Amino acid sequence: MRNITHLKKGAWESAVHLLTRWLEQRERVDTLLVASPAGLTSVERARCQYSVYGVIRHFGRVQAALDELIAHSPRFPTRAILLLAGYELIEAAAAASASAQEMGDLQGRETVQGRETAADFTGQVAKIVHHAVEQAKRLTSPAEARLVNAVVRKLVPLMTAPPPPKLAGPELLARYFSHPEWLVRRWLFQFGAESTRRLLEWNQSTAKLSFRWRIQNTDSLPESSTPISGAAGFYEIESGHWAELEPLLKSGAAYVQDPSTRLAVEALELAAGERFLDLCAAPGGKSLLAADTAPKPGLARVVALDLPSPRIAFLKENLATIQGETQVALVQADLLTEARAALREHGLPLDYDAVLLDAPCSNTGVMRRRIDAKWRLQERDFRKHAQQQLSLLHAAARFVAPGGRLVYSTCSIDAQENEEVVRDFMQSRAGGSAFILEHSAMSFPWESGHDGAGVYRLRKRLTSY
Ligand SMILES: C[S@@+](CC[C@H](N)C(=O)[O-])C[C@H]1O[C@@H](n2cnc3c(N)ncnc32)[C@H](O)[C@@H]1O
Repeated sequence: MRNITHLKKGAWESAVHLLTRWLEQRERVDTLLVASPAGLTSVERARCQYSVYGVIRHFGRVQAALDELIAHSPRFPTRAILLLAGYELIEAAAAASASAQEMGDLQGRETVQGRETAADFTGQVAKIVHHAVEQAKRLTSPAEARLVNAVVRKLVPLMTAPPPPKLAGPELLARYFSHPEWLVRRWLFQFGAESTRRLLEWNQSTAKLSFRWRIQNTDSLPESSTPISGAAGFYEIESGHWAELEPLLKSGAAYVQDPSTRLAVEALELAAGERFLDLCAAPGGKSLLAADTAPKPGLARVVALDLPSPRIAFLKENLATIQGETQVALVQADLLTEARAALREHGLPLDYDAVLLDAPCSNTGVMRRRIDAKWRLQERDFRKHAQQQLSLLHAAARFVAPGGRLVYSTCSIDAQENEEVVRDFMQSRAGGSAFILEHSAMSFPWESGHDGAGVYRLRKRLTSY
């Protein structure tokens, strides 16, 4: 059976601290993790972050159980302890089920190994309960520790229950797979029962770290990394191996990136010597991919534009790693209001062979990695995103040279932010008279095994009518 290594005191306590803060302030997880308490070893830090991610990923399910078990919501630190214990129980049950399956014994109890697995699981559960209660005694009041003792025991059957049946309704699916119910309903409507179930399972699985290897020599690839099949140059390593990758990211040899990003860059059909304008470019993942993979001797020019924000610093750092003769420029401007003036001010061209608009979106294609996005998203946001995306697409279209390509992409799998935006653009006077829709591609995680994405290539006519 896979072992659930218990968090050491430092890591567990730090996870409780960060989760308390998340419950209080609902900050974005990436900002929250920057606030990890000092003094942890890199292993403890990784374990703490893994647990915080796990709790937030499974927050809906554990919280719903706690709401049923406790009449009055306890103080945030006590809730954080209960959530952490609930998540550990879910993880223990998943590990036991995986071991049983590995042994080809789905019943799990009918062989010697099966009985060992079951005994191991019971031991794990007892450890989780005991550990949560001991930590509650240290970190909260005696009354709260008694509450933790009573509640965690009642959580055991709820957190270790098997998944809902195949044809379960949205309420049950939303609860078990920890997603907002309105989102599950939306997906059931758009994708049907089977694909929705696979998407929910995908989002609840722990993502490995995917990266792209940017240099020829592969001698210094991390030992634990494996190539991602069907995506040349892309590799993955188990989460928790950040330390191995970090120096390679700093040196520019590797870049954290999912293979789905290839769809947008491939759709650009870049040729050597072309001028490429990357709008909405920060932090620069697609600018780098375009520059690294353009046919030799490379692009003549890469211009990357984004709003002034802290993300610009990452974009600047990334653009500095582009090799070769390509002229690279960074422009800080709002595409909707000042991009033209800003390009002029920098002495840059106003028309390009290829323009990429990688628009801000709901992130519905990347919820496995952006684990808190589902808790921030509201159903009304889709309309707001679509309106902004359409305005950005109109603005981007103005920089395409006659005969050039405009690629619209999102990391959303929602029709309202993909095909409907492109349809509205093509039905507008400016879009339909000047562009032809040449190509589209969707990555649905349950089919592709990668992040979700939508990509559309529009070619500008030589003369508009
Ligand atoms: C999906 S991210 C882009 C990711 C990037 N293409 C990459 O591959 O690393 C969307 C970006 O759009 C930018 N953005 C949003 N509204 C904008 C606007 N009006 N003008 C310029 N950039 C904008 C955001 O700042 C954000 O960096």
